[in-house]
Amino acid sequence: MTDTVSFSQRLVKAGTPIFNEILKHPFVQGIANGDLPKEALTFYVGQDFNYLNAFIKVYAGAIQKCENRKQMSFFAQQIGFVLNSEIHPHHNFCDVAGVEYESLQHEAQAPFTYLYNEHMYNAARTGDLIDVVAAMTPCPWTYIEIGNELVRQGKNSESNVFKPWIDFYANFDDEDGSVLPSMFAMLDAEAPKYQEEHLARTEEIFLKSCELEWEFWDQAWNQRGWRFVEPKNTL
Ligand SMILES: Cc1ncc(CN)c(N)n1
Repeated sequence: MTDTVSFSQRLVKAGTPIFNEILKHPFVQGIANGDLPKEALTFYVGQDFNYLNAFIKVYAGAIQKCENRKQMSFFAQQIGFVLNSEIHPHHNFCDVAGVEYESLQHEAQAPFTYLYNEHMYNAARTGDLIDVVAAMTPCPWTYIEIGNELVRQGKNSESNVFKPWIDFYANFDDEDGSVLPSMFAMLDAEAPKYQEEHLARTEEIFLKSCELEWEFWDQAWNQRGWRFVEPKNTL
C-alpha cells in the first residue's frame, strides 16, 4: 500500500495533541475571553520581542541553507513581515495593558525564551534546511490555528479587547504570502531526500518546538524567571 501522508501532514498529526493543550492553556483562554492580567501581558510581550528577534536571525540562518533564489526570497520576505507586521499583535497587548511598547523591548530572556531560541539556533547551526524549517514551523502553525479556532468560536467579537490579536493571526496567511503553506511545501520537498532515521529526528525537532510553544504561554502566565541567575538583556 502506498503511503499518502505527506511529511508535513505527519508533523501536524504528531503535534496536534500538544496544540490541543495550547488551546486549553489559561493564557490562550484569556485571549479568547478578553481577560488577562496586565503582568502576564507585559511579560509575554517582553519575551516575545526577544523571541521574534531570534526568529529573524534563524530565518537568516535558513537562507544560508537555501539551494535557490525562490527559497531565499521566501525567507527574506518573512524577515520583513516579522519586522514590520508582527508588531501589531504586540501593540494590541500593550494597549490593553496600558504600557508603552518601547518599554518592553529591553527584557532579558526568561528560561523558556532562552531554551526555545537556542533550540532554533541549534537547528540552524547543525541541521539541514528541513531541520531549521521544522524548528520554525510550530510558530506560525500554532498561532494561525489559535486565530482560526477562536474565530470559529466567535471569540473575535467587537467586545473582545483582543479582537485585533485574534484577527491578525486568523488572517495571517492572507497578509503575508502564505507562510504556512510555503513552509509545509518546503518540508515536503525536502523530506524525500532523507532516510526515516533523519526524518524521525526532524519530527522530534518539530515536536520540541510545539512543546516550547506551550511553555512560552505558561511562562508568561506565571511570569516565570530564573531562580538564581540575574540575566542581562540580549537582542
Ligand atoms: C513564541 C511565539 N510563537 C509564535 C509566534 C507567532 N509568530 C510568536 N509571535 N511567538
